[in-house]
Amino acid sequence: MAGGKCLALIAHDQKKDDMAEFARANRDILSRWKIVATGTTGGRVLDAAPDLDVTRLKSGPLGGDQQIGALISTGEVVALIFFVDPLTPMPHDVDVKALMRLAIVYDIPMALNHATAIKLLPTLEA
Ligand SMILES: O=C(CO)COP(=O)(O)O
Repeated sequence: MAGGKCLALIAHDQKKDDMAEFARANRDILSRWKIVATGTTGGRVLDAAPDLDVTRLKSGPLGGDQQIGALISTGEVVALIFFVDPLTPMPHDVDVKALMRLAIVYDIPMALNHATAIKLLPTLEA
């Protein structure tokens, strides 16, 4: 879908400002990567850092988490950076859980908050 090795970026609604700031602050490192993102997150990332190579998939509740899970299963995702909102119930909670499960099954690095993401990102080799 995205072709080649890529980084996956996702943020829940309450974390999208954090993700936009993360993308802006780390745009130099992120620019070395192909990025896949769920739909709304990808739009926010591109607004914050327009030069990044971002492929926008479906929005999370409409299947975007599952699309990223599929890319993990085919070996295309090097790492998952997913800013999760732990305080809001979501209709697609099962999709979120399934995505995290696949990241564990395929043993890819997975950062679920900003503090971990900023430590993980510089350690990845593009
Ligand atoms: O819901 C999401 C992840 O579970 C994210 O989807 P959006 O980026 O489209 O908001």
